[in-house]
Amino acid sequence: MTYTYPGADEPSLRDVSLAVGTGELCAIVGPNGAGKTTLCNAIRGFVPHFYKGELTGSVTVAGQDVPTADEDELARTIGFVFQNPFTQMSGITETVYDELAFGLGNLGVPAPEIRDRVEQTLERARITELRDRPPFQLSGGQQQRVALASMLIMDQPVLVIDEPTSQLDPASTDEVFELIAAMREAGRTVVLVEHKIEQVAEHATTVVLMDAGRVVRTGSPAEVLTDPAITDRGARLPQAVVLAQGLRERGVDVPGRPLTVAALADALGAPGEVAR
Ligand SMILES: Nc1ncnc2c1ncn2[C@@H]1O[C@H](COP(=O)(O)OP(=O)(O)OP(=O)(O)O)[C@@H](O)[C@H]1O
Repeated sequence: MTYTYPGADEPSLRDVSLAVGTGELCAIVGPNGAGKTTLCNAIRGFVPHFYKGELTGSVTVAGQDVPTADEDELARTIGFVFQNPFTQMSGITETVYDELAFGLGNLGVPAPEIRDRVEQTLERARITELRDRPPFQLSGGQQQRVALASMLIMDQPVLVIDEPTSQLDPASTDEVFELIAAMREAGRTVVLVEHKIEQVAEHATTVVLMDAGRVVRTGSPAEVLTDPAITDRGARLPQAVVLAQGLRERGVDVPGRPLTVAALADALGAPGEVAR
């Protein structure tokens, strides 16, 4: 598909051709302005339902033709977390608890079920301590977690998540990735924009590299993230890949294509304690 925003001179997505299988965790990486958010918008249907503009080609999610699909139907199929969690909040609830209950209430889910699902989700997203706080008085990182939880609770099979960890510290980033990995293991399909390449290397099943509106590489993390040429496209290589490269240049035999420092240590036959 190709897509041009209203009034723009050039398309923001050009001849994008991409298939994401059920149950995959597909990470979209690439430099600023590459079109990652626009691609998320096209999958979720905000392009062209909300942004209008000109779209040619097709976008299909779970059998639905996104550009012509009913918006309520799309919302039931695809969960979405925006890049800025502030825009995700309903703006009318007074506590995190009510914010999580809000979407289910709109769907007419019975009150006892809402209570159960809110409790479970607070726990799974590790935000139980925020339950009585007003959503707009939370820090950016806390809002990001609430936004993620508000999506989780809706139980859609397809999740589109745009930079969920941009405002999080390393420990919270790891927690969010564990949560996303758990969603995928539970059978959901996840499309994720993420700049943090170490986490992408560890958790993604597919990596899509975008540059200037085009998909320039697609493959497994081992195929895409070990190729030094991706740095010419504004992507970074994982630490372990750079280390392995440096070791090979110094004559050390590094077998395989380790993507994490632990995998690199394993590949080098380091004892267990060192690998950890
Ligand atoms: N609403 C809009 N109207 C017109 N042009 C837009 C709009 N939103 C984005 N663009 C343009 O589309 C291109 C792709 O932007 P997009 O936000 O999709 O990139 P991105 O890869 O997500 O960038 P970042 O990593 O900075 O979030 C950019 O040239 C941007 O200026």
